[in-house]
Amino acid sequence: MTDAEPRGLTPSEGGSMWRLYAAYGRENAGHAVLGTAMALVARASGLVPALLLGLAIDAVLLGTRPFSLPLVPDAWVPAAAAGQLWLTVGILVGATLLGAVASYLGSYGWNRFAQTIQHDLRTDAYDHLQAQDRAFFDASRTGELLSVLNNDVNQLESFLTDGVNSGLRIVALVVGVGLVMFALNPWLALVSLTAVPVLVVFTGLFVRAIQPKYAAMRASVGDLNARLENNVGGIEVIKTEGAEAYETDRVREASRAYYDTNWDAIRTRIAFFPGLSLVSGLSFALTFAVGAFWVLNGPPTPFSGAVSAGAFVTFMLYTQQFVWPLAQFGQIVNNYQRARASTDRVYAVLEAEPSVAEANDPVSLLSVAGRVEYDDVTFSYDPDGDDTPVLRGVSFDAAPGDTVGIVGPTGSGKSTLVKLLVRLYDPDGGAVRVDGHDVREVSLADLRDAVGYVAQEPFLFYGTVRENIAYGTFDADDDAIEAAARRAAAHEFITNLPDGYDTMVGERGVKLSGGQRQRVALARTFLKEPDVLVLDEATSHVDTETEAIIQRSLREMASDRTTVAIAHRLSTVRDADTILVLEGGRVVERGTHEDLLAEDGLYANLWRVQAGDFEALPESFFDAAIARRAAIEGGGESD
Ligand SMILES: Nc1ncnc2c1ncn2[C@@H]1O[C@H](COP(=O)(O)OP(=O)(O)OP(=O)(O)O)[C@@H](O)[C@H]1O
Repeated sequence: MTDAEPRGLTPSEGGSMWRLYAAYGRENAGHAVLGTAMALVARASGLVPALLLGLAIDAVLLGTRPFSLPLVPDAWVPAAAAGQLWLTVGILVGATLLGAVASYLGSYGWNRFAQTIQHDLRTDAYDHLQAQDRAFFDASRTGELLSVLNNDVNQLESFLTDGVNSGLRIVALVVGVGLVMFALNPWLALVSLTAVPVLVVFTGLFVRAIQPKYAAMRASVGDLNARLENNVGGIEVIKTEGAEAYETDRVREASRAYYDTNWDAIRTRIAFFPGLSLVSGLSFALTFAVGAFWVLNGPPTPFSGAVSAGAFVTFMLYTQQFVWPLAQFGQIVNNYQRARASTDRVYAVLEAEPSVAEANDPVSLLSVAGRVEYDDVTFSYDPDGDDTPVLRGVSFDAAPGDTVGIVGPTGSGKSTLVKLLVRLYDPDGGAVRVDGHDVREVSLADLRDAVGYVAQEPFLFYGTVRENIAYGTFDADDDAIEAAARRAAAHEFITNLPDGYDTMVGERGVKLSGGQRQRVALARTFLKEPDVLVLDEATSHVDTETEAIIQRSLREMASDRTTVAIAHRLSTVRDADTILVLEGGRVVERGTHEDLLAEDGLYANLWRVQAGDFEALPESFFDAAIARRAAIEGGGESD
């Protein structure tokens, strides 16, 4: 990526796979046990044909040794060759049937194990993500977070389904087949096993090479997703700015970065598997050469003893069963490395500690009087940076039922101020209190229940208008929803929608105009009837006439509860008990509308601007406004 991106997720380092199994595997152990047991049964029944074949060749066809089966009393074995053949066929069919059923149950167990863990992990990661503070989301890219919740969790599927299962199968093979081979002929077994140390070293080298490549690949998937998500969200700007070619280039670049990291990993991977097959194949050929020589010419030095043709066939079949699956070990290692890169990213979300969190012993707000105090509040979005804080020593006190108007130039910190009241952020210095309790000590659920917050750009969920109004007050009945909509001057436009209150409003409410969205959000707040009302330019998108209707409802609502209202249109807060004028993060003037006009400072000048009385504005007002703009755009101080 060429452009400066906000910091992404820092993957958790090491050990996350073990933690994943410890945290999620234990609960799902039943399925894993079923999967393992059945996989072992399937594997064991897979060993039967080779053993029987060798025996049948030697005992029935060549007659060089007696027909004797392990675990079966000799008395049960028919004496006649025909009977022995039928027994062989019967056991072969029985073993195949058992193998099929066991294989089904083995897959069932392991797939259930993998799917359940993925589901639990996805849900937990989402739950954890949701608990993060606003600053976490400010610093993260939506597309990257989605990529963790979806792609990274899904990446775990193949290892969770097959990793441990195949690992156990290989251990069972190495031990089981190895033991049988050693029992048949320890020297020839040693020849077959020469491949094992070579495979181990080769795989170790692969792991070291592939791990950072998979981590880079997962990161580039996150980047690509972030870019795509951003572009789909901003499609209107792309079109109106004619930026399609520019964006196609940027997506190409992000896709190319993914291509490159993926290709880098693929090159290592595709070299690894043929390498493994080569080692296994050479070992098979070596065993064949030594074994065939042995059958034909007797034991080569330094070996001793005889090898029959039947024993040689059994041996070669086992060698094949032993050596080829050992090469599959590489696949497990490969899947493990992929899964690990993804798990590290999922754990980065699970490990993130929100700085805005529930207090250890939170205070319950049972009945809220509504006193709101800001006590010498200082706040910075980047407390470790050297930028001037966004809020500096802000203090005010609103008695229960008071209305506080907040006005000031753009960027002066008005929205930030009210976000501290609902704990989207916590102050760096000073305290925000509701009814005398520091909001950091109050139960988050109680605080958010008590405070109704209408944001500057309300967000509507994909769903019906009714669901959007009832969001947060989920059990509201239709009459209450309609009454709230009427108070927000929304009922008429809603009934004119194709399905009235049941009309689906699109993702992010795009089917509604800005003013309609604001009214739905206001209806949500009217329905909630909060103890403290916070309005961040809640009527900025509606026309003056509609605003008058809403303001009447808001005034009625504000009459018996504390209200903090931000307004650019000063007329909406002229009746407030106190108006705070913010400039550069400080309260520079405070008082009633009349007090502030009499003071003839910033507020009085802003009032003149809105009255269109430009002639009466002093030159110093324009100088200060220009300086403020320069400061905001230059990121410096405004005073
Ligand atoms: N999430 C954020 N991360 C970093 N800086 C931010 C963030 N939100 C706001 N700011 C900065 O904080 C300052 C105050 O922003 P804020 O939104 O509080 O101002 P405002 O007075 O409400 O402005 P407006 O009237 O334009 O809505 C601005 O300089 C803005 O760039």
